[in-house]
Amino acid sequence: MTRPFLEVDDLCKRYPGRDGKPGAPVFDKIAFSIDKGEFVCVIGHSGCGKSTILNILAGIDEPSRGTLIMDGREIAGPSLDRGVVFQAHALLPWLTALQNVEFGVRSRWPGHRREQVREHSVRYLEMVGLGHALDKKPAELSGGMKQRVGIARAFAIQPKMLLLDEPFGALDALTRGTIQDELLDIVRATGQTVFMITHDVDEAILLADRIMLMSTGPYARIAQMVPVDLPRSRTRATLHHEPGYYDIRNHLVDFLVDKATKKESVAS
Ligand SMILES: Nc1ncnc2c1ncn2[C@@H]1O[C@H](COP(=O)(O)OP(=O)(O)OP(=O)(O)O)[C@@H](O)[C@H]1O
Repeated sequence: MTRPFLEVDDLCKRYPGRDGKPGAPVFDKIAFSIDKGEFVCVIGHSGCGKSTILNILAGIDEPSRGTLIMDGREIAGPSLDRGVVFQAHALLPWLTALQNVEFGVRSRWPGHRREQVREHSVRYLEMVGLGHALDKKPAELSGGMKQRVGIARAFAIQPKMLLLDEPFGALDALTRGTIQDELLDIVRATGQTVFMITHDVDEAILLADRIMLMSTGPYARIAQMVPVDLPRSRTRATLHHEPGYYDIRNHLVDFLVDKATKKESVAS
């Protein structure tokens, strides 16, 4: 039997309490797997530990207990195998859009010639519609454009897994929709494996193959894994016409307004 691409088992995180002793676990007994090429979204109330799980997957935080295996190897520290995009862009302000992407590409392939690095970086910036803004610095870009540069940089290093922490959270609805479409196009074209946090149920239904619902913390758990069995060809424009869309949407909203906070309803 082939093993899943990502396997997370028995994950627990405690932060120190006020007295310096370990506090109650934010989440406990978190176990899930992701197949190669799968898009998984995680939804749960504020504070249940979504970002902490993503940071542990990124290798920039450590679990208090548990194992994480990606592509047969234990996750231990950050790696260019995992590309991360946060809600607030993390671009280097003194570099242009192109130089920000080139920076990542050079780290990934130190042996590449200058021209190769440039061509590769330009291609990814063009994919997110920024071919015209290569030489602009972050301060000259809108919020949506900055997030696009971050997405281009993450995709350009061709990571084995992409980790997205509410990447569109700070954007207006129109820009958000456009970038969702761009992300969907690139993910479909590249078969990228993605783990993404969102608070937006429609965004999750549009993008995800499965949606991981978390109960509230402390002691947050994975309450349900909801498969999104709608055609992968779905788009923002067609989503609400898909049979089954409202069933999934109602299920997610009911969970968030009710079950997420009820410990006894949470499956182990
Ligand atoms: N460095 C830290 N030290 C102590 N507690 C922390 C630390 N980082 C996070 N926490 C706590 O862990 C819990 C989970 O935080 P986390 O940011 O992972 O939640 P989240 O589900 O991503 O929330 P949100 O949806 O609001 O972003 C919160 O109660 C938070 O206060």
